[in-house]
Amino acid sequence: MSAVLELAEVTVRRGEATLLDRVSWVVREGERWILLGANGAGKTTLLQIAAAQLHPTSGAVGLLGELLGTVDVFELRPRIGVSSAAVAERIPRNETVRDLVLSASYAVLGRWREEYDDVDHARADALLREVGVMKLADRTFGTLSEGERKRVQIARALMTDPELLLLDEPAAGLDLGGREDLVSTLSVLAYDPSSPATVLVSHHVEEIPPGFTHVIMLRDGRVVAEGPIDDTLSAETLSATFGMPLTLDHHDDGRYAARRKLRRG
Ligand SMILES: Nc1ncnc2c1ncn2[C@@H]1O[C@H](COP(=O)(O)OP(=O)(O)OP(=O)(O)O)[C@@H](O)[C@H]1O
Repeated sequence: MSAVLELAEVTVRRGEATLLDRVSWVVREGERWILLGANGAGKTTLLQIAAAQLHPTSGAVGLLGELLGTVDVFELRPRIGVSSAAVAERIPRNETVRDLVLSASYAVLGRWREEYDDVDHARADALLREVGVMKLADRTFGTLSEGERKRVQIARALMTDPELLLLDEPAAGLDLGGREDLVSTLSVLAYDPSSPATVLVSHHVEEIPPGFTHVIMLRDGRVVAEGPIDDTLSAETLSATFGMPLTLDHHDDGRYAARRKLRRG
């Protein structure tokens, strides 16, 4: 499988602060990655690099077969689907859900289109169905619950048929039911072979959808561990990532759970 994203010794500095420290990472077609780390570990910074929104201070970034810095990022960005709080803030509250998903393709084409083709409508409806919000198609974005908004954002990010899908904390702010529903939806996407290579940022192993294949774990801008999830995610690597002794359970249904290790005696 060819590489969709390739970082070699990527460092990002802002003044005295080192946000990312010599990060090397390869994401290939068909892979579904979890990017795990505590608050301030550098996850959003790493995702911004993957989205061609940030250039590293040093190191090299290969993205969709191009070398960042030698290519027009405005040509690269439409090939990357992003769902994040920053993107959500720019979504107009008074637009209908169907129009929001449809207009993702319009924004990418960068030209005025008052009419969409039947194929665009069919794709938007298929995506709304896939993420479980077809019944909300005629509602305005502003009237949706937080969980419903997250699903619509994912459908919108997928509308342009991206080669890389980046999801920054999609479960943040959801209640238990909302989180569980979203994890199921992301698991369906993960198992769908037509889904793009995906990177999902999270603080919580409980949010890892079954079907995700790889994990990269960050602490203070450095990679603690990275690789296939079954070989990489362990109580040891998780404890090192979050800086406290943790236990990790891997359940039969593919879900994970972690908690602080209690001292005995
Ligand atoms: N312009 C800047 N100057 C100095 N430090 C910065 C700057 N931007 C971000 N940082 C710091 O870099 C670190 C990494 O930030 P980043 O947003 O990537 O972390 P994160 O893992 O996404 O955190 P969270 O889980 O809280 O969203 C943080 O400590 C942040 O305060």
